[in-house]
Amino acid sequence: MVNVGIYGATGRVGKLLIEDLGPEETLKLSAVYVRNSLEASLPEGTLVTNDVEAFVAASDIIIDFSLPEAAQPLLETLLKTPKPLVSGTTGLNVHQLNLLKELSGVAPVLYATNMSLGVALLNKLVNLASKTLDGFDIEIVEMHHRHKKDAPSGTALTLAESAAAGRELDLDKVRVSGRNGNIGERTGDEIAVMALRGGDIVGRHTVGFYNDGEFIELNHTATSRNTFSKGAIRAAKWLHTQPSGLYSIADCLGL
Ligand SMILES: NC(=O)C1=CN([C@@H]2O[C@H](COP(=O)(O)OP(=O)(O)OC[C@H]3O[C@@H](n4cnc5c(N)ncnc54)[C@H](OP(=O)(O)O)[C@@H]3O)[C@@H](O)[C@H]2O)C=CC1
Ligand SMILES: O=C(O)C1=N[C@H](C(=O)O)C[C@H](O)C1
Repeated sequence: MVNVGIYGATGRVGKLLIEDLGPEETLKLSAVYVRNSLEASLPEGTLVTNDVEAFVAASDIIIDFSLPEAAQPLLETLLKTPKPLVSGTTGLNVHQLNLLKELSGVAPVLYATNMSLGVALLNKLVNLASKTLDGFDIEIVEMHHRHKKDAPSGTALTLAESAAAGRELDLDKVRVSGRNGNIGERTGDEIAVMALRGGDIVGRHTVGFYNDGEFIELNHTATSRNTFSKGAIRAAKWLHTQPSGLYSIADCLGL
């Protein structure tokens, strides 16, 4: 049995991870990091703690769906006590991403801004479309529930990276994430990433390629948040047998 620790256990995804781990035959929930309180039924013997070191010590592998300010102390602790990590937390800053990379030097780390199979394939399709549809304008729109804190979504930024890579562009130089006022005509290379927020939308991403006379739009819609929790569990089952390194969800799925 592989002991799994859930970080962000009180969150929307964290609670589903607890439920979805239940029927797993090779993984067992061993620890949850909880700042205040958690209303959930847990397997007997599960450690419930707000001590990150004790949480890490009780886990063979950790799944993190929290927030950037929470992920940082977890990463700092893991650098002292390396353990495999599946992280789905988005909005990480450069420093936090560097901590993740540093950890991957001493433990297997899978970082994915979206744990779904559909988005893993969408990234491949976007890269191909970006290469093939030379001269088409690329615009990305993401829609999420009203509670989401980071924008644009991690998935939209990863899709933009896939599109930029298809044209050998540096995303930091070509990304536009808002338009307002007399901004002039659209430039050829820009890749727009726009965020909409409302209601209970689980997650919807559209990557459009627009030209004179035709356009194509590639869309993925997550209709259930369990897509992410189940995807992260699939990733954990795969990751715990891998050597140290930084992996993507595409590596796990063999795409
Ligand atoms: N990669 C993927 O497939 C997906 C990624 N995500 C990402 O996962 C993350 C979580 O999403 P979601 O579950 O909706 O978010 P929630 O806001 O529902 O949950 C956030 C969790 O983080 C905890 N947390 C917040 N601040 C701290 C802190 N300072 N220290 C310790 N714990 C803290 C919260 O605990 P508390 O209750 O104590 O506040 C809670 O458990 C987000 O970054 C989201 O973008 C979401 C869906 C899919
Ligand atoms: O916060 C969410 O809900 C989601 N966040 C991820 C992101 O930022 O891309 C993935 C998913 O779309 C849901």
